[in-house]
Amino acid sequence: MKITKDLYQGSLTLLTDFYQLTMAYAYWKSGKGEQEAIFNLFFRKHPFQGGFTLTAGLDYVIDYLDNFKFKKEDLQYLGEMKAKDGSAVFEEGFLDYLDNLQFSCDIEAIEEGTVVFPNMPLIRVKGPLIQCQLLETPLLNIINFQTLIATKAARVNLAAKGAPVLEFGLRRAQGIDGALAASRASFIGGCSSTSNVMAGKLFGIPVSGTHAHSWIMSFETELEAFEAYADAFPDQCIFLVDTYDTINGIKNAIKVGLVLRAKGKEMMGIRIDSGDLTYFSNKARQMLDEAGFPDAKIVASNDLDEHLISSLNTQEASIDIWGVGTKLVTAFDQPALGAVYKLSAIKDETGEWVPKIKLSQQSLKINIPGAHRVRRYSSNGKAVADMIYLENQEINPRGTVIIDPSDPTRRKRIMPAFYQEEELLIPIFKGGKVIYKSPSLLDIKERAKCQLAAFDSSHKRLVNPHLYPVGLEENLHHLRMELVLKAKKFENEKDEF
Ligand SMILES: Nc1ncnc2c1ncn2[C@@H]1O[C@H](COP(=O)(O)OP(=O)(O)OP(=O)(O)O)[C@@H](O)[C@H]1O
Ligand SMILES: O=P(O)(O)OC[C@H]1O[C@H](OP(=O)(O)OP(=O)(O)O)[C@H](O)[C@@H]1O
Ligand SMILES: O=C(O)c1cccnc1
Repeated sequence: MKITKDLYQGSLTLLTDFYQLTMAYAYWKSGKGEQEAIFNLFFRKHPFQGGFTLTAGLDYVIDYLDNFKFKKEDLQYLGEMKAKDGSAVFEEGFLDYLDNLQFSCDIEAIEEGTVVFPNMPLIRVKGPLIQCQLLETPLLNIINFQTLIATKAARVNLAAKGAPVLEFGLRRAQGIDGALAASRASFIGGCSSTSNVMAGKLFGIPVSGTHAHSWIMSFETELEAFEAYADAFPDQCIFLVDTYDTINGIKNAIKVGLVLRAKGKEMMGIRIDSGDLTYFSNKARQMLDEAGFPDAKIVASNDLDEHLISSLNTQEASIDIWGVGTKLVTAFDQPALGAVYKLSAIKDETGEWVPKIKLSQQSLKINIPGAHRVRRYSSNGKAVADMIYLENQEINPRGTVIIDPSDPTRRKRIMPAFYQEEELLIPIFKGGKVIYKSPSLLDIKERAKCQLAAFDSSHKRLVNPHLYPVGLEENLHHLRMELVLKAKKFENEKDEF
């Protein structure tokens, strides 16, 4: 099969929307290609009607950018593209330009496994317009998906209240890369293991699993199937008990468990994959306890998500381990995070940075102009508020006001001097060279856990979460308002004309 070879070991530089290349060409032709710009990648609304988002995907971005180079085959393909009149879409000179293009941007980003909020830059790209522009699509592709799944996984794991969640998504994930990236992001979001063996090999995620109904069905009786499985894996038996009759299945598991015990082995537990999971798990717990297996674990699966897990916990189901597939890796109730990538400043001929704004009918969609950064204020390890501010702005330690970018009536006065502060944007590339050492996946997972713990449970609840304060520092707010009014005035004058 060529897919994996071509997709992952070849060049990914053409993994972009065609319009990025046509714009790059037009920038080049108009002589604007090297003009310096700042772009920010951010989202406007938490997924799943939630109160937080957990970042993931930066390591993929680093790998992508570190290998950013148009290969001869890429340029040949572009060179063969024809316009309607039969002429080449891209001039030779432009293809030569791409051939010689060396990635030279400065990249800052919020580390993977960080709790983030709408409007803050997750990635900030500074560099020549052409390069900034070409990065829009791949960066969004990577960050949107992994951040979405890491957030879903965090929600599922919060609902599981510390009980292990096994990720079972591969069979219904969105293709090969979707599955691999989802396993990685699910692990960051708190899952204990994956059933995806390749994700185990590539990322070092622990691999685990039970067995399927087909195993049982291939034998005359369920008991024979359990016995044969116990024979093959005496130390790792989790028996799937619901192929025919769940109560009888539990009895058969106990029978085989007793045989194993006589041989000095312990069955690990059972899995229930259908029916009323509260009823059957409670019944199973009672039967296992009475038979002398209080340590045998009960695994539940069957179209689970954070809401069902939460409901089953409220019903006091006796479930020790959750197997979650489809609804996690496909982000079933919200299949995309809507992060966008917008230009926020450009350098003019005099070398001055000019902040830029894009108007929208919806105030939520008006971007945040200028070269800005994000700072998190915390008190005793608990996050208090996040501030987006202009990078050259002095912040008064005795007091500043942050203003909600989507509702200027929501304001919060903060006294920076009373809090610990953390800059969330970290330098990743300087002049096109990586200057950041990626943490291990385990460290990223640990960071995610600590980050989530730093936020009050009111922001993490599934239903109507409380809004965490994130705002524009007042000077940035004023700059944004000023630019909006100026742009609107300009629009109106044009209309009158
Ligand atoms: N106690 C419960 N409370 C709420 N939802 C439950 C409970 N028990 C099971 N469910 C969920 O109800 C849904 C339907 O499960 P059920 O086993 O009845 O049908 P099914 O999935 O069609 O069964 P099968 O897997 O045998 O085809 C599943 O998503 C399951 O996780
Ligand atoms: O339900 P998910 O969260 O996606 O978890 C993975 C599911 O995959 C397996 O089912 P299978 O493919 O055999 O289908 P079925 O059990 O739904 O018939 C397993 O038994 C789980 O039910
Ligand atoms: O190991 C399991 O039990 C498993 C793996 C994938 C999908 N469903 C279940």
